[in-house]
Amino acid sequence: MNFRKIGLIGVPQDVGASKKGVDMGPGAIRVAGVIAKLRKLGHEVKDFGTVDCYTVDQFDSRDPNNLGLNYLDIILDTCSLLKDRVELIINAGYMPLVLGGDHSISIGTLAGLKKMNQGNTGVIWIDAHGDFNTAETSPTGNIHGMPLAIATGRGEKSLLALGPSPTVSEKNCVIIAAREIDPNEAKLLKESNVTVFTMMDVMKKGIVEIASEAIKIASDGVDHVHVSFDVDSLDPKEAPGTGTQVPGGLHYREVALLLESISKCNKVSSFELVEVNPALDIQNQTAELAVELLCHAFGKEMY
Ligand SMILES: NC(=[NH2+])NCCC[C@H](N)C(=O)O
Ligand SMILES: [Mn+2]
Ligand SMILES: [Mn+2]
Repeated sequence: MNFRKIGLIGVPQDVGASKKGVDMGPGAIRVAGVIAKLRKLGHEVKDFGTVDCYTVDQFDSRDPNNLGLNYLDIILDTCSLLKDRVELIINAGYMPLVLGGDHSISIGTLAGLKKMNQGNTGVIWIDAHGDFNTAETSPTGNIHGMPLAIATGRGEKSLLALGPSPTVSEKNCVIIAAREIDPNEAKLLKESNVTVFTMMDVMKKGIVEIASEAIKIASDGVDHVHVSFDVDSLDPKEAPGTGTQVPGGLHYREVALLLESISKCNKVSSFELVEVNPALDIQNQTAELAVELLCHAFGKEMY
């Protein structure tokens, strides 16, 4: 991989998950040495700081005007700040590396990319979940279960308006490692042009084949590919520090291979790492693993 100018930004948002702890994610990832390790690989890394966020116990989640969309107003605020910061990072000539925080921050990241990429963007979404809910289909009302739906132009109008919408090219969206999709979310996904590779697909085809198909789908006919890596895609035995664990996930070596393959795709021009929750972790093991995997995404090889 070519050496990159990486613009790092922390987004300690927890309201999208309606659960405290994930706000400490960016700190834990920094403690795990993300900047030093990426620099050691030869990249220039500039720290663009931290986006101001509110936290769950400052507010009541249930706004009677916005049922089914917990903490909507707060998420709109933060995502709008993040969008501006992502634009600034790109304008300064850096590749955005966004550290969450819960996955709702992706709404802001993708809105920030849209201005530069004109929606000419494919997405590789590595996640146990589809994150394709709307207020109508979500069983929880938690907005971290909705960002990919928003990116493709589905759901709450005010979130779509951060865009403009859609922020990505739907047929270039691929989910990898899915294994817990809500019933009505599944209907929406099946009607869409998004490709879903479940854990069953990973077992049947193997990760080498999945990686190559996913990269082909995400990059075909677009100029940019965004990678959104939710650590709950990993098996909870290896990555216990996350709020919505689902058994039967990816192993370290599978994600390392996947991200190494992705690192060779020169259309990849933004990256997001989300849902590390240090309050649920064991001695920062999930953040450490996430940073190790991030290094594979940025050119680290095993030999
Ligand atoms: N980014 C995440 N961890 N999302 C989990 C979503 C869980 C569930 N599908 C929901 O919508 O509430
Ligand atoms: Mn997610
Ligand atoms: Mn998830």
